[in-house]
Amino acid sequence: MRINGEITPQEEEEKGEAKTVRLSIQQPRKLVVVGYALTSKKKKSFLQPKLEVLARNKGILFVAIDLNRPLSDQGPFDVILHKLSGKDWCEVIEDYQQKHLEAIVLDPPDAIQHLHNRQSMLQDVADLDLSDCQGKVCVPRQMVVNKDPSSIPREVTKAGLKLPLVAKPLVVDGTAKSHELFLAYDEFSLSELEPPLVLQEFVNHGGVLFKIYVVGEAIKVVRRFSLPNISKCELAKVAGVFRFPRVSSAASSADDVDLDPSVGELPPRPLLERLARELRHRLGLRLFNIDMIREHGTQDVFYVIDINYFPGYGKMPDYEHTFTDFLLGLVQSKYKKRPAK
Ligand SMILES: Nc1ncnc2c1ncn2[C@@H]1O[C@H](COP(=O)(O)OP(=O)(O)OP(=O)(O)O)[C@@H](O)[C@H]1O
Ligand SMILES: O=P(O)(O)O[C@H]1[C@H](OP(=O)(O)O)[C@@H](OP(=O)(O)O)[C@@H](O)[C@@H](O)[C@@H]1OP(=O)(O)O
Ligand SMILES: [Mg+2]
Ligand SMILES: [Mg+2]
Repeated sequence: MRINGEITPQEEEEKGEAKTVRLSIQQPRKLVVVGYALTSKKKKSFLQPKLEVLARNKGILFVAIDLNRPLSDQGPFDVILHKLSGKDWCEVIEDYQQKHLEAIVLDPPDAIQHLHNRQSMLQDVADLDLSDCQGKVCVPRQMVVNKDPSSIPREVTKAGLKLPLVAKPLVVDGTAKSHELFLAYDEFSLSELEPPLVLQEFVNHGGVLFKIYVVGEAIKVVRRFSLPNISKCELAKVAGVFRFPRVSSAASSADDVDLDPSVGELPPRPLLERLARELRHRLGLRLFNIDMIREHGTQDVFYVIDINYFPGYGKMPDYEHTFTDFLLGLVQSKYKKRPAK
């Protein structure tokens, strides 16, 4: 049987052309409409042409949500992707979800909120027991300082925290200030800093960090350079608090570098799978990344030091395929769950 537009090999030869034109007959597909509400920075890094083109070919359409118009007047959306903060926005999203039960909101604002605080973000990791997964996952010991910086030296001693410490703003709200971190070599200098803060024990890890990107059930790991080890000798000689820049940004990729295997070897896959699965369920989130380091001198003791909602996926290898497959999978599983009429 000849399908419209198909050319037989014989005809092709006759025409002297090597190109084959095949038009397959496809069922008309329903478009998956994904509404997005992202900052312009995020839109630029995430919604790259390679993602939009592949998505369009797979029947996914990204539509910008107009924040100046009621959300219910827009759409309908199959999926809503968002990374905007503020109480008003949370209410808009929650209200939309209540009125459109069929829409998939990535992710629920109250679950995202959990990652906006550096203490609550690590709580679920601390509760995990992954001892049967070829490794151990811990969180560094830390304490919160809410006010009165003058009490810090006493509180640090009381809590038994070991120096050096990393001082991080307690709240992560997407501002540059919430990523301003300090390394403290002595507890007295910490009084110079502005609470609310988290003081976290620094863990030597050989200067390499693993960034684990989670997109639903998919996981991708990349290596980034990080802070070098701090020796006891250095600690004894140095005093003060020092601000350090964003050491493990995308520009610090360590993926194509010859690393000492004891430092650069990726964490075991079963451990990552379990960690990601547990956190997906416990956090109630599908889009996040985990910053993990290996304690220096060990093979299988890992620390989670940070979890970020909707991170820079544009830097994840092959993200356009992973993300479009994820979106299609979400919509398909929603239809599967629906009772047949
Ligand atoms: N406890 C720790 N021990 C050793 N190094 C640490 C520790 N905490 C942070 N770091 C280093 O500092 C960097 C920044 O810390 P962290 O990831 O917590 O900050 P952030 O501002 O949330 O970063 P991100 O840009 O990933 O959101 C880490 O990537 C790592 O290199
Ligand atoms: O700016 P990038 O693309 O690098 O993405 C970063 C992202 O910024 P963006 O959401 O404004 O894009 C950050 O979010 P906020 O905490 O500041 O909200 C945080 O998630 C970082 O961890 C991401 O870097 P990554 O961990 O992926 O390297
Ligand atoms: Mg981080
Ligand atoms: Mg972070």
